[in-house]
Amino acid sequence: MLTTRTPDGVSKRMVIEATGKHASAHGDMIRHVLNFVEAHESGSEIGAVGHRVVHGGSYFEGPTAINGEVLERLDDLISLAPLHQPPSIAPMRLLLEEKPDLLQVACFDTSFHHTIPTVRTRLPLPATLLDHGARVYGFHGLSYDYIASELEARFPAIASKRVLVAHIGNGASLCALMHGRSIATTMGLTVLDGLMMGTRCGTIDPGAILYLLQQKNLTPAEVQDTLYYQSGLKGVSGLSSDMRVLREHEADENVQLALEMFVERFVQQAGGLIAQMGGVDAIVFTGGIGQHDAMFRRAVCQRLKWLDVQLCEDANLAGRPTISQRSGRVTVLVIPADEETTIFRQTRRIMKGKQ
Ligand SMILES: Nc1ncnc2c1ncn2[C@@H]1O[C@H](COP(=O)(O)OP(=O)(O)O)[C@@H](O)[C@H]1O
Ligand SMILES: CC(=O)OP(=O)(O)O
Ligand SMILES: [Mg+2]
Repeated sequence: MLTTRTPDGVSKRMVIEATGKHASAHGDMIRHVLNFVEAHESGSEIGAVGHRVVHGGSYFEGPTAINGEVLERLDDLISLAPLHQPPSIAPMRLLLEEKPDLLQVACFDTSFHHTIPTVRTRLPLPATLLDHGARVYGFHGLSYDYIASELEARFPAIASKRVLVAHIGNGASLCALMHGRSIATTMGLTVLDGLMMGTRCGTIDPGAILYLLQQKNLTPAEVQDTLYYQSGLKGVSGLSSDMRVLREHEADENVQLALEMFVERFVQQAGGLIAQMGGVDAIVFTGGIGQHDAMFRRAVCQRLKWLDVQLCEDANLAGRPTISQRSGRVTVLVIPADEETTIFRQTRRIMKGKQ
């Protein structure tokens, strides 16, 4: 996210998203974008660059201006977010070297969950093994923060109630919101925990990891690759992690099983979070699958009928903002994910603090 300042003082935002495993490509990409902005936005200057950072660990509870020391701390967290951390650190480091005076802000997915009580964040392992801030953190916080702000702006009667938010994209998690604050979530120390995802396993018996190491003789690096890249929808279907592709092959029995497991695990973990809230008043779907895949929403809502979730089929198929019937007790909403708005707001806050 680049925040550019025009000569008349207006802040503009430009969103850059890159995907892929190779951190160096992300560094190159940001260099190209900066050159482009400087060449084409004459008269305006880049005020700040806001970055999504998945893991802030115990070091960072809120948006933080980046310097060399901050980058070293983020390096420390790579093993806890090997899929996400390197591609976000690479452009920061490159920019810090090439434009040391440019304000860069790290905006963390973990920050939003610092309101979760210790009884849910402590890992049930011996205290002697829990140094370096090993605990449950929770992720997708930039998305949940945006959803909480949208609820307040557009659905104020719901914003203060018990809301289950489902961010279902390549990564997928649930967040229990009470009064707009996170009180529980399904991801943990890492983004592997919780729901079954595109290529990640989600919650599994820890004994399965020992099985991979001891019976299948996988190295720790191979286990990591299996859990992050080869499991979930992709692993079970044997075909793809992409929901659109799976929908085209629903006749395949492995695809069918993968899709059923995706719903099954959602229902199981949604039940846990709803119990932790003591009930639920609204459910919000967001993320690539949550906001686009009507079949997924329908399957989940059917399984949650016992809560008096009543889906309006037409509204669901049309992807309207409200997809529940008025007669049901639980309001069901679809709100497109917009992590960039949270990054923009947080970056602007740090920018203003520095002025
Ligand atoms: N129109 C659609 N119908 C069903 N699934 C979709 C649609 N558009 C995107 N998706 C799915 O959304 C997922 C990607 O979600 P997204 O939130 O973009 O991921 P990321 O976690 O990388 O940000 C993929 O599984 C993709 O197939
Ligand atoms: C936190 C996380 O899993 O992010 P993404 O869904 O973008 O992979
Ligand atoms: Mg996303």
